Amino acid sequence: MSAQREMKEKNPWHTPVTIIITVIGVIAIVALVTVAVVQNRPLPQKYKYGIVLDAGSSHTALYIYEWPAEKDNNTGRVEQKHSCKVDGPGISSYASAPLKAGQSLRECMQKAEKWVPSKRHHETPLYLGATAGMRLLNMVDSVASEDVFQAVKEALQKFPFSYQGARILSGQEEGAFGWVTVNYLDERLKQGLETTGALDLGGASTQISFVSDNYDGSESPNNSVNFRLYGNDYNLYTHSFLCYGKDQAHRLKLAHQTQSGPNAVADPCSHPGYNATKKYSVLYDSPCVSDRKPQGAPATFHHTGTGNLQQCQEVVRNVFNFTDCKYSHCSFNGVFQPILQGGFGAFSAYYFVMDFLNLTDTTVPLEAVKEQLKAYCATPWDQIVQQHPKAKLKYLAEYCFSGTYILSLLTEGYNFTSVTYSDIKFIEKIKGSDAGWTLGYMLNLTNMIPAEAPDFPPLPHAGYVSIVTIIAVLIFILFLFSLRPLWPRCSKQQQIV
Ligand SMILES: O=P(O)(O)OP(=O)(O)OP(=O)(O)OC[C@H]1O[C@@H](n2cnc3c(O)ncnc32)[C@H](O)[C@@H]1O
Repeated sequence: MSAQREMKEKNPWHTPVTIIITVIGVIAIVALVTVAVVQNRPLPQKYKYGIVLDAGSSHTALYIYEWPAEKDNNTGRVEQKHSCKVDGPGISSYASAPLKAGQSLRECMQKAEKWVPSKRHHETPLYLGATAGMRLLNMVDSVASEDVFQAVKEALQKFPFSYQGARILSGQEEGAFGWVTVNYLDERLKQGLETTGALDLGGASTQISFVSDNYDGSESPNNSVNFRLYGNDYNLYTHSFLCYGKDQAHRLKLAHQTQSGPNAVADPCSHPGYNATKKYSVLYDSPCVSDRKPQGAPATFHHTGTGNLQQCQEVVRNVFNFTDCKYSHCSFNGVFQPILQGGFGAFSAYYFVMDFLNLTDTTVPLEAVKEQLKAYCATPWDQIVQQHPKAKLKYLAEYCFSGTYILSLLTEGYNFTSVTYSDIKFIEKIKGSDAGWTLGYMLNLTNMIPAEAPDFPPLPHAGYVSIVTIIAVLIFILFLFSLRPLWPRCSKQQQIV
């Protein structure tokens, strides 16, 4: 008993000083970890919003984008949260009743008011960009185009958002921002990866945009757009073909078929059994074809179908001019195009049409794709209508033409071969956001893509807390080791003592 007491007395480990030091050490570690946890606890996420209206030739669509509030200076990901398709035609169709153009936007804008939290309304930028439909209207009647914009501006300014203006995008902007969208969503820009080209088929215009090692902008500088994004320089080739969107190309083709002013057209791009009476005045009511209206044509013509792919391809080929090229390489209509390079994302009508036709798989050989389209075009019209009771008749009547036009535009127009055809991906959305120019446009106007690469992001919260805990524990262990001389020695010798 007395030997035990003696050992206790000789053992400094059990002295009050050691106990106090140990307790203080433990408290210090707990305090350090608590501060790290509390100080870096993720706050409830706050978001910011941006709204872009795509006023296209065929319709207007509203997109709402969202991104984390504290990260709008470059590291946060901007995502599409909502979209709304405006009822009715594109705003250019309201040239004779401009007020209706403004009114048509009201329903989607009211939805936007609900979707964006009200405390964010005033700081949410609202943009409207108009594309080829308004470009064409502006060409034929700039006063009517101004009136439509005035009505649209007045309608949009009634909403509580931060209205940033409505304007016509140039074809070059439309192409370039489509390319930015695709590469931003794929995170190719941030990671400095090889970029993907963008193919956009609208109703009235079509765009091709890509980066090529063979293009530095010196040949045909009008097709060049330079960007510095996340520390990388991009020399983008882009071209927009006005009148080569799906609807206007259909007019170009019909104008070619009716150049002699017949009262009946047997169309190989329409299904056998298809039959409609069409007005010359409506067909030629577009600056893309108005100067070709045949003199002395009757008021109407009968449009019937024969459903022959090969003949359809020949008719479609007539909408392109392949003869003049003053550059090293051309696509069509004497437009310069560098050699194709890399992968391509094809969206808008490229996707709508190829998806309907079940032809989005580009690993299927081009010849097999054509065989499938051939069979589709040859299917009688009544069978087509029966098989697709929910499809819009206007679209249904044109899928054979549209599919043929897409293949012709890609292979004969842009020079994709049966080998490079598989470089194309038909896409609708990337990670939940629609492919199109709107996101790229907003990112650009809000300066959300920095020219230089952002600094390394700080550690995530969990990583930070783990590291602080590990370091604190290590320090404490070291501290205990530093007290080694004071450790109890329970050796035999001691026991003898
Ligand atoms: O860029 P612009 O030329 O101004 O045209 P847009 O903005 O109106 O063009 P969209 O991409 O919205 O649509 C492209 C075309 O696809 C058509 N379209 C939309 N949905 C479709 C579907 O489900 N099937 C077939 N065509 C469709 C639409 O009518 C247009 O002619």
